[in-house]
Amino acid sequence: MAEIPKVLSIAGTDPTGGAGIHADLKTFQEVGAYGMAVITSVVAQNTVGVKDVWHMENEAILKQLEAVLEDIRPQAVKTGMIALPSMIESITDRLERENLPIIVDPVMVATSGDSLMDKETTELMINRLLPIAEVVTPNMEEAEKLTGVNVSTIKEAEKAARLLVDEMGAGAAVVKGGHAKDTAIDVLYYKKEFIHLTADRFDTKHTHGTGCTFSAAIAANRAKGIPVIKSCELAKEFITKAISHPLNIGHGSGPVNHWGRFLEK
Ligand SMILES: Nc1ncnc2c1ncn2[C@@H]1O[C@H](COP(=O)(O)OP(=O)(O)O)[C@@H](O)[C@H]1O
Ligand SMILES: Cc1ncc(COP(=O)(O)O)c(N)n1
Repeated sequence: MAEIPKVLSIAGTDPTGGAGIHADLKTFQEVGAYGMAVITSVVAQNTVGVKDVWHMENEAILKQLEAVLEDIRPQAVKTGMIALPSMIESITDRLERENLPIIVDPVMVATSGDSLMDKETTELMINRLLPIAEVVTPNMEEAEKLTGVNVSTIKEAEKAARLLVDEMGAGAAVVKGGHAKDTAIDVLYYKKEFIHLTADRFDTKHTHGTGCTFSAAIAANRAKGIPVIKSCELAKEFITKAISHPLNIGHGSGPVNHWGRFLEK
C-alpha cells in the first residue's frame, strides 16, 4: 500500500477556525493528507481582530515537535506564526536535523491588521528559517519586510522573489498578490524561472486565513509527493475556490470556505 501522506503545521491558533492551525488542518484534510499540528502561540482572535496572545514556552513547543517526529514522521512541514526570536531558534535547530520539505509562511500581520510577530523575529527568520525553507510564501508587505524591496508591481514582486531565493537561500519563493488592487497574481520563482500563478480576483472582504490556507495546501501537496511547481499551482486553484464560495460568517473579514472546491458556482 502507498504511504499515507502526512503533513505537520507549526503555527498559532484561531478559535474561530479561519486561520492558523485550524485553517491548516482543514486544508490538509481537504487536500488529502493526514494533518498534525504543533502550537506555538494561543491567540484570542476572531474575524474582527486579535484580542490577546499567549506564547508557548520553547520547551512546550519542542516537546510537541518531538512527540510528532518520534512517532508519525510527516513528509512535509509548514510553519506559520512563530512570534518570538527564541521560538525561531529552537524550531530551526530541531528541523535542521530532519531532511524534510519545509514550507515557510512568514506570518507577520493578521488580515485584521494586527501584528503577530515581534520585530527582531524578522531578522532571525531571515538568517535561520529562510535558508532551510523549500518554499517561502510572503504576501507583498511581508516580502517588503524580508527583502527591503518595495513591492507594488509584478516586476517588484519578481525582484523580491528572486532575492529571497538567490540571495537569501530559500529553495523557492511565492510572493502573493492578494493585496494588489485589481488582480490576484502570485509570483513563483524556482530554479531561475518565474511562473505567474493567476486567478480571477474576487471582490470580497472574506479573506481571513487565505495565506494560511494557501501555504498549507502547498505543504499537503508536497507531502503527497507532488513536485514544487505543481504543488503551488494546485494550491492556487484550491485557495481560489475557497475564496470564490464565501461562507459569509463573522462580523469582520470572514473565513474562506475550505470545502469550496466541491461546490459548483
Ligand atoms: N480577493 C481575492 N481574490 C482572489 N484571490 C485572492 C484574493 N485575496 C487573496 N487571494 C489569494 O489568496 C492567497 C493568499 O494571498 P494573500 O491574501 O496575499 O496572503 P496573506 O493572507 O498572507 O496576506 C494568494 O494566492 C492570493 O492571490
Ligand atoms: C494564528 C494565526 N496565524 C496566521 C494568521 C494570518 O492569517 P492570514 O492567512 O489571513 O494571513 C492569523 N490571523 N492567525
